[in-house]
Amino acid sequence: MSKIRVYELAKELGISSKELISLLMEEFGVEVKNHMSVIEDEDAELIKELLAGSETKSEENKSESIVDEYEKIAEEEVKDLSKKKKRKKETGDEKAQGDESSLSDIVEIGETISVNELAVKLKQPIADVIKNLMLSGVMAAINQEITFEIAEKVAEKYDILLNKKEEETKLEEVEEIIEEDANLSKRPAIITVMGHVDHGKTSLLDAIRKAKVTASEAGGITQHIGAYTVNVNGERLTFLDTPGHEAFTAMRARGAQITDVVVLVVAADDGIMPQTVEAINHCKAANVPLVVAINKMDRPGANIDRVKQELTEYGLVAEDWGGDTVCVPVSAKTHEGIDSLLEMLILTAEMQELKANPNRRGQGTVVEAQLDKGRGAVATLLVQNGTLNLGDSIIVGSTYGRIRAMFDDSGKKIKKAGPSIPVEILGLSEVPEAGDRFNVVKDEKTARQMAESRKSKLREEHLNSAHRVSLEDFYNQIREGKVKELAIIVKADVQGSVEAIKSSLEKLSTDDVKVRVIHAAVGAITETDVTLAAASNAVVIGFNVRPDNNAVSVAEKDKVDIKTYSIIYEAIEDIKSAMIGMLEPEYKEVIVGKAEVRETYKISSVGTIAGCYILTGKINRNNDIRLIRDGIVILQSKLSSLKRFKDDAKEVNAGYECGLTIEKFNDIKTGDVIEAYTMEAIIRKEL
Ligand SMILES: Nc1nc2c(ncn2[C@@H]2O[C@H](COP(=O)(O)OP(=O)(O)OP(=O)(O)O)[C@@H](O)[C@H]2O)c(=O)[nH]1
Repeated sequence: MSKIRVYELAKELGISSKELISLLMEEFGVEVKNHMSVIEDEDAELIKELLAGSETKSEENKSESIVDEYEKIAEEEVKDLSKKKKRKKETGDEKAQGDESSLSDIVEIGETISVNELAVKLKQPIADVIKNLMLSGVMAAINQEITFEIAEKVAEKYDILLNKKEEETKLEEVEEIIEEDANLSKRPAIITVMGHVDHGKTSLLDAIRKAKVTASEAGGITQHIGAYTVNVNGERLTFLDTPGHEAFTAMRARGAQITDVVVLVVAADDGIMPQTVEAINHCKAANVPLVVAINKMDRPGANIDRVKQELTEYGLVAEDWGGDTVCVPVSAKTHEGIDSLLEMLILTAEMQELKANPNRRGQGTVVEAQLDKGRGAVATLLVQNGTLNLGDSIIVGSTYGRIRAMFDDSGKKIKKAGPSIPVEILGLSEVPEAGDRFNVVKDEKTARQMAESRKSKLREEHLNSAHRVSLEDFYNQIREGKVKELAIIVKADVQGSVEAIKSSLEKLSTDDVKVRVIHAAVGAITETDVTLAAASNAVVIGFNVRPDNNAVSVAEKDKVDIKTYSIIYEAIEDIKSAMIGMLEPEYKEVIVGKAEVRETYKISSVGTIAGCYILTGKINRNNDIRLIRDGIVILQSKLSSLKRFKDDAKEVNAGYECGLTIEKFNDIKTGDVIEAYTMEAIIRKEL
């Protein structure tokens, strides 16, 4: 998990480090000592959301419309001009006075400064500074932080030179990291069981539970939740009860990687089968270590060596054959080898030094959730960090609630749960989705506000759709430094083609870009392939095979690029072209929104500002636009600014007012329609 320092985040948010520290401590119970303390990315994201949420709220409450705002600027400007004229008359030569002071005035500030502080430092009236900011296109409130570069421009107007102060020393960093470690303590490993159908995943999970849980629990397990914890010689292991790599990868595609170790079940009498290979590749793509359980050892046809031999074909060499893959022969039926398997899992987990901080507010992931007639939304949560307490207010994905009741894996009521412990909770307002993250926050009100703002963000994101890698834009992504590797999933009609395509594609790797086939198999392109592609940012290539219906709909939803070919050469050529940026995409135009110009304002330093109302869809600051007057396209261009009230907006939705200006164009008239559009690449190759 990546980290950020308090002062860095504070700067990003435009608040002081002190304010941020109190927010962190009060809202999230995150212990931070000073501005140099490091915080987890996830906490940073939550704080950002919290602040964004309150901003949206306050924006909604503002009564002044965008038009009022622009009117004010225009008025100010007129006043300013007449004042200047008056002053000029009075002083005769203003300019000379300015020159006198210019050389002596050098002021030192940091990377950012609030408008208020800047005014003090520049010894200028605050209103004047704000006005100057506005005239240079920056709408900032008194307490808002502005960057050094913006401050520099304003200072120039007063003939004052700004100097950037050096940032804090680095000495404290090392100490802080050691401090952080002190808060961490060992946590149980979280384990997922995978394997081919009928190789015994469910039986193995049952055998482990019976061997280790039932003994201590009178009456056995009454309550079944999506995960359970077992005790092995004083150490604990948590098993996720949804076997199979599909669920594992579906969670990963949603950004939730909760598994520390995978148990790969292979039936000793059947060997490696297609889904075993899928499971191996899904583990590799997720970079999770695996332990092989060679199951059904009680069966007459059991053959350990054959399984080990077959594993080597997938880069897994058993320890006793000189490799580092742990293989344990077991029988879920007779319980033979179950103890050794658990010991091996403990050892594998130890190698990873899994740690968490139990003394902070709980956070983790939803394992499963459903609506229960009598009890409402019921969710199985896996605590990954901190401690979850009865009565805690939590935000879960875009839903929220207060924990009314909490149960452990055997259905017993509990009051708290620490890291790696699965619990079932009641009290959520809606049913969350498996893979959703949860976080404990200060109170229910905060949780509700955050959930609301997440919901509207989700809606927006859904419209925008996350951008995944596609062959068409792969070259751009390489150029922008976003990717260094092209991950590919290959599906073909016969094994010969699978091998041929895989090796030809991998040979295309260069020093700059690696082509990596993360999964290759015979058969149609399935939903599982698409989910793996989504989770691993890969493209899917089909040769003489097609995606099934589920795969098509999931690919559309998750924006996964599927290409199908009937000539191997064409597939290779396409990838080659993608790598050197030669693949010309075919585009289609998509209208994203329409706005009507209701008022226009001319401001000499800005140009014509159009006060608009969004009729349909939405308008994004970066969209291409065209101006339509009486049904005739007058102009194709881009926006040079888009504002909601006084703030720059990235996007404005239907039903809202906005102010905008068009690049190098001022002849905007009331009644004009502005149409925003994007060019979307369309799937280029079909069979
Ligand atoms: N003899 C023997 N049979 C086993 C063993 N483990 C599982 N089986 C049997 O194998 C069959 C499949 O076992 P499951 O546990 O349902 O397999 P699974 O991998 O969970 O199957 P799916 O959930 O359908 O993917 C069942 O009939 C089990 O009784 C074992 O160790 N020995």
